Amino acid sequence: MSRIQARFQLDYPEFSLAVELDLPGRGVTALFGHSGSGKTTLLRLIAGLIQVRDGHLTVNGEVWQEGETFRPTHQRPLGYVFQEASLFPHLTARGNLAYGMKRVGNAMDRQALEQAVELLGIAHLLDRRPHQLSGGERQRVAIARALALHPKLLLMDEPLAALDLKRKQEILPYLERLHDALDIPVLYVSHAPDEVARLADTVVLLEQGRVRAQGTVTEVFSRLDLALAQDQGASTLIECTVAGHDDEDALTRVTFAGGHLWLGRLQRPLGARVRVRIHARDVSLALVEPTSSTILNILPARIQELREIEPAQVLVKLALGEAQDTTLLARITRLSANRLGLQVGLSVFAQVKTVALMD
Ligand SMILES: Nc1ncnc2c1ncn2[C@@H]1O[C@H](COP(=O)(O)OP(=O)(O)OP(=O)(O)O)[C@@H](O)[C@H]1O
Repeated sequence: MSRIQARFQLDYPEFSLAVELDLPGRGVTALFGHSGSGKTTLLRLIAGLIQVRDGHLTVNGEVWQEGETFRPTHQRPLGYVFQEASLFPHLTARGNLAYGMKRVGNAMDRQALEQAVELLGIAHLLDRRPHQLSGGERQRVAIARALALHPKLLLMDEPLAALDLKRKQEILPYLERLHDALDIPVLYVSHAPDEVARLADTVVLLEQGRVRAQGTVTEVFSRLDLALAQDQGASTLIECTVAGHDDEDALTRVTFAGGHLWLGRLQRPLGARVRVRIHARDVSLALVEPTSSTILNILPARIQELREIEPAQVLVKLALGEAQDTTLLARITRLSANRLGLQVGLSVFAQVKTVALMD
């Protein structure tokens, strides 16, 4: 079965972790949570760098830990990328890649290496030493080195955390390419909602060593009971398909289950899948359809849930379209919610001020 199933329990003097996970065997799963929530500890348990009794781990049908069985780290086909690229300073990028490979010359590995070099766009950097590379380029070499081992699981522990914003922006497109090109699962540790929104398919939200929520990125981001939705930057992610371009007005129309949205002109072909992000604070509500508004995106919606949050604001979870299986969050003032008499089940019109492309 193509899943990752894990169960671990661990007790440190001042921290305990108890998790049970059942994750897709493909795509990117973000292990997300505050500092100290146990993300790295969980990754190290999965890598076999920490051993606990009675743990359980299967990766796409292979048992890595169960009862007396415990595969040590070097017998687990995994790639591990750390915050700081730990490259050997005296070796070129090529040397570092070769050093990482245990069975150089094996046709499979050579193919994996070539694919990794191509995916990370580092062919022109192979003869440079680490000090001749930027932080982002070093990290790309480190990711390629992990992939060249032809792993069955890729673990990434905050691979962007040590980079400044500019370098982060530079490396994100490569991580997105990985997301599309790899058919192995990736576990990606992060405490940055933006990164998770952009890269993850599945999210495991950790709090104090426990799984607080687990689900698709769209589900977890739109749960009103979680801090993510209550944050100032709260947003909804919607998977869309490019449906048309209007070159005269420099706009692109994308469709989703139950509706469509207009965005600034995208350089994407018709039929391309795109993920868009709508900030809850950019959505306002009206009881009747606004006919004279400058806002392009006005969506009929039904109120599913309301939650009051500080300071005197209300989070509104909306269901869009006939089937109501697309969710949208709005963050409005309590005063407006009261004035409009908002309640669960009410039909409204959501005006969306800005729609941003996530990839
Ligand atoms: N070997 C250890 N012995 C005792 N406590 C530990 C050990 N390793 C980690 N801890 C504690 O476990 C908790 C979780 O640490 P962990 O590194 O997994 O968190 P994290 O979510 O990855 O945090 P960050 O985002 O800051 O990296 C922390 O409180 C940490 O102090």
